[in-house]
Amino acid sequence: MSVNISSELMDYDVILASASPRRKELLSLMCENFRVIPSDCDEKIPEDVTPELAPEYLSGIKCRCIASVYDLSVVIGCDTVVICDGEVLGKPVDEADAIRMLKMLSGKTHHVVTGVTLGRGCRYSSFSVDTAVTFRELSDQEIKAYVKSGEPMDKAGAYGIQGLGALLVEKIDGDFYNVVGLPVSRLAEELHEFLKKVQSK
Ligand SMILES: Cc1cn([C@H]2C[C@H](O)[C@@H](COP(=O)(O)OP(=O)(O)OP(=O)(O)O)O2)c(=O)[nH]c1=O
Repeated sequence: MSVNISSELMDYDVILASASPRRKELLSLMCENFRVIPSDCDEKIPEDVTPELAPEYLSGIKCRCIASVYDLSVVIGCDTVVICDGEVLGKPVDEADAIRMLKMLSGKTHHVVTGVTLGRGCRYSSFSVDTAVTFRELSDQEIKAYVKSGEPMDKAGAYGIQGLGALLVEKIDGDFYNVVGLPVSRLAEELHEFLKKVQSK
């Protein structure tokens, strides 16, 4: 049962291959002791990878980059993107890019997809979770004020639903924590299954 995942993980050296403070906080809900070792791999998405599969692909790159060095550890790699009108929105490169993204998201439903790859030795398992988020109509003035707050700059799609960005959201369909960067409930289930496979090796 995945609610016992915290005790199951105690037998392993767990590494979160992510620089995201949000993921660190969320992983601590289910894992008491883990190390954070962000990967610095090239995050380019090949042309033949569809927007929906991009986060799973990128999470695999981040996981493999660390798991190939720490081959006895259980490594968790993650990637979150926003998909709107078929376009993948990562983190904005500057304020103008953040304004462009928020104008695009205004008054529409977009998808936030987080891909996760679990790895240990040469064993890997990937999955992704999709949450639909609908923004209300935003005025140019409030977009500018939000960007000036600085909150959008390190976040996919240029907003943080867990912060001031909550005020932009009309409704959400799916896991809230998936939008923040880690689908905790599904992750606990997947970790439980992954550890079973690792043990049976
Ligand atoms: C949409 C959204 C994204 N985000 C964050 C989650 C991720 O940290 C970030 C997406 O960027 P990622 O590239 O997935 O992650 P990262 O660069 O922060 O960390 P790393 O690559 O080392 O794992 O956007 C929020 O915090 N709130 C939100 O509402």
